[in-house]
Amino acid sequence: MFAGKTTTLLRRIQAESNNGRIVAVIKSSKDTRYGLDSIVTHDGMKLPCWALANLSLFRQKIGTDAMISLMSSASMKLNSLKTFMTSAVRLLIMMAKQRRFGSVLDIIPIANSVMKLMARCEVCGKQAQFTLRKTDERETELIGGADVYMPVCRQHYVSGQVVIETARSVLGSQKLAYT
Ligand SMILES: Nc1ncnc2c1ncn2[C@@H]1O[C@H](COP(=O)(O)OP(=O)(O)O)[C@@H](O)[C@H]1O
Ligand SMILES: Cc1cn([C@H]2C[C@H](O)[C@@H](COP(=O)(O)O)O2)c(=O)[nH]c1=O
Repeated sequence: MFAGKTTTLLRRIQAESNNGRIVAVIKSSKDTRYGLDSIVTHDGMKLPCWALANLSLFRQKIGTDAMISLMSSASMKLNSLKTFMTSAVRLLIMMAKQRRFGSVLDIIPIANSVMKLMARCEVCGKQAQFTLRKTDERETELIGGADVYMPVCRQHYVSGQVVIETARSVLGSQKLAYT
């Protein structure tokens, strides 16, 4: 998170539009962090988009004919939405628990190119490979921004986890003492 994925994607969309291409911008409707119908970076750059509950609704929304022309206008010999989507897609590859995020990595082998972006560690300013979840929620999917997550380097991911685990056990034992 905070690595510049949305910023990079917005620049790419702008460049494609400037070259006369039709660009359909979509995001998950679960992501309501900075607005419903726009894709927004953490520092406020934004573009209007369709917010869809799942990818299959894209075909429905745009219509199969329009989609075929969209594909051919991009000079792509494509026969599936999945392949089409690899042309520009921003993905969070890893969750806060340092494991792959769902099945997103499956798209990498069929992508034309892959760019791995990294944020700055909020503790020391070095490259941040990881995201630390600051809150106590444990579910894999938890929509949020700087209120919930912070980018950190390897060293501060490890020390941050220790601090979080210690705080959890101290708070847990205090809770027990008061019940
Ligand atoms: N720790 C950080 N490291 C890098 N960028 C940060 C950090 N905290 C806030 N930002 C801001 O976030 C912007 C990147 O946001 P965005 O493109 O939305 O990232 P992503 O889509 O990867 O989450 C940067 O340009 C910067 O202004
Ligand atoms: C690490 C992590 C993140 N998420 C969520 C939090 C955000 O809503 C998105 C990432 O968006 P961004 O544009 O890259 O900032 O994913 C999550 O659900 N679980 C996690 O472990």
